[in-house]
Amino acid sequence: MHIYDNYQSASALSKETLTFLTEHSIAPSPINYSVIYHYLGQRNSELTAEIDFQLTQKNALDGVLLDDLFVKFLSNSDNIENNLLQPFEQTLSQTLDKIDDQAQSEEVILANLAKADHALSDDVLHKPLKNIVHFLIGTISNAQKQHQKLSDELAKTSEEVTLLKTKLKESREEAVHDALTGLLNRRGCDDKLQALDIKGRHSSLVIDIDDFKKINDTFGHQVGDKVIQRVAKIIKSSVSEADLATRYGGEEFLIVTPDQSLTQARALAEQIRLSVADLKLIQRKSNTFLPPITISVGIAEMADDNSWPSFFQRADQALYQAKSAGKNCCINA
Ligand SMILES: Nc1nc2c(ncn2[C@@H]2O[C@H](COP(=O)(O)OP(=O)(O)OP(=O)(O)O)[C@@H](O)[C@H]2O)c(=O)[nH]1
Repeated sequence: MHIYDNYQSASALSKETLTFLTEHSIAPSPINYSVIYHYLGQRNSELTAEIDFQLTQKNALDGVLLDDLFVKFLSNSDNIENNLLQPFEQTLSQTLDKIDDQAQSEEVILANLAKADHALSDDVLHKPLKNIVHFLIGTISNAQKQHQKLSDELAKTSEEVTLLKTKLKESREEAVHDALTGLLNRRGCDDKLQALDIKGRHSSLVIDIDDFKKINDTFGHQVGDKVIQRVAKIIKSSVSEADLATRYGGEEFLIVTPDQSLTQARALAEQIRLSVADLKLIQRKSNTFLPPITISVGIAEMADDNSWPSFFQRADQALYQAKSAGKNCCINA
């Protein structure tokens, strides 16, 4: 969705939005601003209809209603940063710059008026002029205070926008990462796959922890979770930045190694397998060692006619063979 067409129209719409908010005594928070920005720009007919209805029925808008409308129509996180926060931040910074310019010219005027006041004697003839100068000094000083107040409020709003951007970034990260291990989740993996050229020479590894049910049954689910975390840690430290390391299911992981041959992927699989087999884990509660943890790995290299699912399916079939071959081993598709 296009929120603005060019700098001038966006700028005009921003000014209109701030004026509207002031006229309706609504705080210029990012959420209120963005709802009204959409309303005045007529970007969403349902949103426009709801606000028009409120205005004609009650002749009033409040923050709670605007919050609701924001959630209902605008809180699509993909749009928020690019289409709302950035233009809002730009407008804020331009407004702050203008207030700064204004403050500087007020300083100059005040200095000139002070000079004029000084130059005028206490002579009765100068009194009317002196009164005018004093009146102007008072008026401009008041305006200066008001501008300072507005500038402080806008600076606070600007901090709020920065906080909102951080939270958005965090929630985007959360949405594509697995909470237990910090690896990519399926959605994160799918997102990253879209950026890869499917025609490239990629390899994939499907990794599954062996006899994991037994670990859960013997030591409990929490210990099972710890084992998943330790295996994930080994995976994370073994892959490169370019690799897509994903927790694909409960105790199953998928690694996609872009631009890597089957031989290279096999070497990575063996390295991970040996590191996992070397793990020495103790259950603190009972002070007993867990039996050795092992993994099985299926590896495939992208074939010409493969789609992503068929590519992973081939690695998955190789994993199945590794399980049938006695586990704790790697098998190529
Ligand atoms: N602790 C823990 N267990 C999980 C999680 N997700 C799945 N599981 C358990 O993982 C176990 C997987 O068991 P199976 O699919 O039978 O596999 P397995 O015991 O590893 O057997 P093989 O694959 O043949 O080696 C099940 O008992 C699930 O309940 C999780 O997030 N945490």
